[in-house]
Amino acid sequence: MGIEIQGLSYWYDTGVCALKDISLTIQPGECVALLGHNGSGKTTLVKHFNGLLHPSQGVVLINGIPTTERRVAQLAGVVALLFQNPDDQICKRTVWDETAYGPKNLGYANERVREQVNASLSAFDLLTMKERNPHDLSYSERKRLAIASVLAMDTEIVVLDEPTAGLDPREINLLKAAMRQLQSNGKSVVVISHDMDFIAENMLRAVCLENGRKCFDGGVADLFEKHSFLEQCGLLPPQVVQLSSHFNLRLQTLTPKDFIERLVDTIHGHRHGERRRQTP
Ligand SMILES: Nc1ncnc2c1ncn2[C@@H]1O[C@H](COP(=O)(O)OP(=O)(O)OP(=O)(O)O)[C@@H](O)[C@H]1O
Repeated sequence: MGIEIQGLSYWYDTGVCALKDISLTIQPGECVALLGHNGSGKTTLVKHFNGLLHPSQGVVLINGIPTTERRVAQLAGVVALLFQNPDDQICKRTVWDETAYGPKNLGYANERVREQVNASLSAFDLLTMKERNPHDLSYSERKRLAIASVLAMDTEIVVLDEPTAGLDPREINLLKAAMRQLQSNGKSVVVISHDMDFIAENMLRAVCLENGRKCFDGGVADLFEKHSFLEQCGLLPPQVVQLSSHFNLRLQTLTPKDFIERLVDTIHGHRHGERRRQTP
């Protein structure tokens, strides 16, 4: 169950081979970062999850059923996909209608639509804008609206393509809270991002693509230790990892909070050691 990909290759009509022999399983409830250079095939891969693209070779199974055997409308009830650019997604005339569009299309009862829309808009601080036209909003407000609309669909699988792009730190914190909620509700979440600080704080597993091939599948902490491999994939480790390595501190931390705690422990440890050495 979840997402199972077996030997997936994909050629665009132009002849570009965007995915090469990818096999991958994402269990229900798992959160996975999908990383790689621009043009490495990340968006092409996730468009296979909701049937926007079908494999040229291989198979993509969602909850055990090949995507080729389901209509896009059926898959939309299981997999919700946030596009990189909110303007590729937004089509309604009010913030409320935009957020209600997905849940209504999925046939949810009015009460459930109202609850989902209310919860999603408040999570992204958009409730006071519910009557506004999305096209009058700022870019970051439209981005938050696009994310809120995807989450309002309450699907088992959520795919977010560059969710932090264009958001300020306060808005990223709203997204982090929403990610925690998704995780505690047992959703599978796939996040495409170049924001390694966000990945370090929110994801445990990472899959990297290079030229359409899978080149890494493992723990985020392991990935961030491979500095030259990351560089090869066009990525930099999170700032705390860079800082640790710059000072040659083997703190193995991924978040600022852990970094400070371990740094304080390390300094205390050193002081203890020195005091012991000084005591005859
Ligand atoms: N509609 C299309 N027609 C032809 N080629 C395409 C199309 N969309 C993407 N490609 C090509 O397929 C390859 C993979 O592109 P894709 O957008 O999946 O990569 P990506 O890793 O998501 O990149 P980015 O990080 O820039 O979004 C690239 O070579 C790209 O130019």
